[in-house]
Amino acid sequence: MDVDIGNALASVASPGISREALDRLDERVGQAHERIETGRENHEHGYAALNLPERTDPDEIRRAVDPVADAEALITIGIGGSALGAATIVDALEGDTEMVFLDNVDPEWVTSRLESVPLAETAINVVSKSGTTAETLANFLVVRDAFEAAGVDWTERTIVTTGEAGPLSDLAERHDLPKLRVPDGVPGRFSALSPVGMVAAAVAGHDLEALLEGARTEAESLSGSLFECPAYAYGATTYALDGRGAGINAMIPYAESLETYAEWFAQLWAESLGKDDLGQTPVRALGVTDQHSQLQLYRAGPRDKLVTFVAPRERSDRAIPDTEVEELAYLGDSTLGELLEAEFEATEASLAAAGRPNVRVELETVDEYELGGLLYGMEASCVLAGELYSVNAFNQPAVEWAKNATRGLLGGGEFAEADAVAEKTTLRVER
Ligand SMILES: O=P(O)(O)OC[C@H]1O[C@H](O)[C@H](O)[C@@H](O)[C@@H]1O
Repeated sequence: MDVDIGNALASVASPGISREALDRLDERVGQAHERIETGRENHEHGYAALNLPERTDPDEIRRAVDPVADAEALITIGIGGSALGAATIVDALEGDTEMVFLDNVDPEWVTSRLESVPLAETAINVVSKSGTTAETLANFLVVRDAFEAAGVDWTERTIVTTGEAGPLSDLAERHDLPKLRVPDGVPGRFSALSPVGMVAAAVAGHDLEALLEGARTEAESLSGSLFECPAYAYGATTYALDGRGAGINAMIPYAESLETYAEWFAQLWAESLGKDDLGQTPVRALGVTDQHSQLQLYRAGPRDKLVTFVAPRERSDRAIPDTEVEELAYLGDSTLGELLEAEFEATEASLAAAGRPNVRVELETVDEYELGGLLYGMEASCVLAGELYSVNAFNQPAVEWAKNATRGLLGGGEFAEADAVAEKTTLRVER
């Protein structure tokens, strides 16, 4: 990925960062880079994720999915980091396999998703690093039951990706299911370039080597200066802008195929950096669609936002047909791609003209190689930002509270957090 931070400079935007402040920040980037490299060399928790391009074995993944390689559909059961990386990859790339992601336990939705695929031709991909996440395990039990009710042997069609030990690992062994490991030291939201994110891509027949190669190229660009490393330029700029008042980061890909990527980014940014009363709030949007719903706020609302555009330079295109309507004649000389490109450039310029900070992240095109680079680049940006904020980017203690309360409410053990649910303060206003 390439990054253009020009529109985040103080000479363009407010909030913005001056060139002098950027130079000073670059010294801290150099120190953070050394810390990150040490973490990578020692395979420390979290930092180890940046070694995945070298560690992930595409052959192992393909061997595990081989029994279901001909499946018409794949149901991936996982949540958060165990779903969004895989969903980002398969949603971004063209594939023939129908993809269903069960990352919610809304019963009506789960039922309708299950009814949307031919179970006898469908494979199951269960993903949970801990092997204990209630939503994932509950959905798996529901899916298993649906397969049994339809007379389909789910044990012939299920792949499991999980940590070394835990209930899911035990279950895989009991039923002799193909099992892949969530690599050690890799938090879920940093695991897209491991079996966690790549099983679905393998079933869809995507080029796993190219995904890893793109990530490797990005890894090679990590260096001690933000001016030489797109990932660090992005991480340092977002950190600096947050410190100057842009506490919101609106991620706007200009490609429908990257809509899910914005969801993945939101988890990466929110869970990694939202600590100690710090962190930038990620917002998901899509170009051009959300120009017509959110742009007003971004250009004229509070000066608390950084807008991040992600745009491919190349895409397959479609001509806009000529028309007899005179006012629309100008469209007939263009393509949909040119229209989208013009809207992107216009939106970027409109924000800059209003002094609103924005960053452009460019990809050559949306393919495996570029996607691998984007995922890796954003992970590295996030790790760098974690260093600059001095927070642990690799844990999510605040999420555990509600998990414990939920278990307590369902009778899954004694959890003090569950008591707080009954102690809720109410001020009801009724019809
Ligand atoms: O992979 P799992 O252990 O099932 O965890 C799935 C997800 O659930 C959690 O609540 C965490 O907040 C996420 O970081 C994680 O990715």
